[in-house]
Formats: sequence, C-alpha cells, structure tokens
Amino acid sequence: MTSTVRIGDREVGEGRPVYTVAEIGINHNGDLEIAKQLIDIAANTGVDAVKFQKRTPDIATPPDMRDTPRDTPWGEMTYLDYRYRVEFGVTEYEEIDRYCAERGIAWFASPWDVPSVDFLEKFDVVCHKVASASLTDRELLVRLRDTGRPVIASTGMSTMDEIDAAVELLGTDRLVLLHTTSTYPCPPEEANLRTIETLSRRFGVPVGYSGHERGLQVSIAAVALGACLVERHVTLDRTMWGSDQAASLEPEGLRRLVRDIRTVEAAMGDGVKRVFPGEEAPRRRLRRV
Ligand SMILES: C=C(OP(=O)(O)O)C(=O)O
Repeated sequence: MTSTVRIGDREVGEGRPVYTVAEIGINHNGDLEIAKQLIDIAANTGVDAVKFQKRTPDIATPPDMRDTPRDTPWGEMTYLDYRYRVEFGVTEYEEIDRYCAERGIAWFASPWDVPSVDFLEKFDVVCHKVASASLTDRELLVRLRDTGRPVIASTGMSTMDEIDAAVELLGTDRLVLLHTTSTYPCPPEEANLRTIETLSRRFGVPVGYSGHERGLQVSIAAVALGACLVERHVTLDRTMWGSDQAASLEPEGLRRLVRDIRTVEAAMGDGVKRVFPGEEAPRRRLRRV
C-alpha cells in the first residue's frame, strides 16, 4: 500500500481521484496571453493544475549549447538568447498567480536551477516538480527538499541507481514519482508502462505518469495500471513553433483525456467480486440452474 501526498486541497495517491496536470511548459513561447488562454482551457476542462518551467537561462543552459544558432519565429539567435526570449519573469508569474486564483486552478513549475526554486518560493505554489533532466542535480534536489513542499519527480532518461539516489535525497514523505520516457514524441514501444508498478513497489510512494506520446491511449492505460497523476503537455495548436508542441494535446484532446481518465478510474473498482444490482435482472432471466 502506497501512502498519499497532499497537493493543495487534494490528496494524491492510491484510492484517490487521479490528479491531472496540464503542462504548459514553454508552449506559451514567451507570450503571457497564450499562457492565459492555456490556463483557461485547463480550468474549463476540469484539470487540477497547470504547470510551467522556470529557468535561470545562464545557469540552466548547458555551456556547450549556449552559442548554438537557433532559427526562431523572432529570427536567428543563439540558444541562450532563445532561452531568455521564452522565459517569464516576476511580472508574468504574478499575473499567472493572480489569474490561476481567479480561475480556481492550482499552478506549479519545474525549477531547473536553485535560484528558480527561490523565485517560485515567493509564490504559494502547491508543490514543486523535478524535471527528468534534473533528477541527478543533487544541489537542486536538496534545495527542493528543504522547501518542505510536496515534490513531484519525473524519472525519464534515468537509471534505477539514479532514481534510488534521488529518492534517498528527497525522502519519501512528500514525494510523488512520475514514470516517463523522455522521447519526444514517445513511441508506444518505449512507454514501458509496467514501470509504474515497478516504481510503486520499490519506493512505496504514489506513482504517476508524465506522457510525451501522441494521442491518449497510453496515458489512459497508465491510469488503468495505477498512475495516480497524469501530466500532459497542452497547446493551442500542435503546429505552433516549439520543441514540445508536437507531443502536446490540443484543447479537445485535453477534454477527452480528462473525460476518459474519470471513466477509467470509475471502472477500476475495488477488485472484490460481487453481483452488481444491474446484474440481478439478467441473472434471473438467463440463469437456468
Ligand atoms: C521536462 C519536464 O518534465 P518531464 O521530465 O516529466 O517531461 C518538466 O517538468 O519540466
């Protein structure tokens, strides 16, 4: 039996409704109005939380990537300049914080470096997220642990040894692990959904799923296999410019995802064999002996 973790006003874990997260990430392309439209879509769909990514580009950008030229809608620029171009600062996050409160939806982010944790701590975020890329960043994990907030940690591109080390640092009290494969978009053959059970048995913490596949089936199957949280990227339009757009859900996809998650979790039941009320009439009509 795994424990549950409180995220905002929701208990997350076994026997609780699946916690749904719309990952806005950097699909806003640095435009606050797009971010607010995505918040609206998530709130209207009944999603529990929207998520962002927060970086200090000078720290979070790998040194060998900084000067790589990148073609962007704003012209050719270095990778570092592009990172600055799509990064929201305090003014934008104040508005995000205000707007999410107005729309009644929680928000949080994955900080990609320690100053970004300090930045997010100025807001009353419901939790912090560790991106798969950051799971081996010990300094970041310690800072996150020390906030005392719940932590959702993604395990893509990681070995079991790396996950063991991260869990040892973070502790298991307020931890949710996410199974994920960091291939964008992720082919079904690489989804390896049975890992949800592997992580759950090994660590005894709630385990969710962060999906990068096209379509809905794999995320829905993750729920049937016990995922207590599902995170999917959301976009206004999959053809928009940006590295995460193709593996994202458009508004109608997000609506179907939430609908189908609620159907599947209702259908999971408790595993106790019983005769349901709806079976009484067919039982009388069809049983001979
Ligand atoms: C990249 C992220 O997450 P994941 O590893 O779950 O895709 C993130 O949260 O920033």
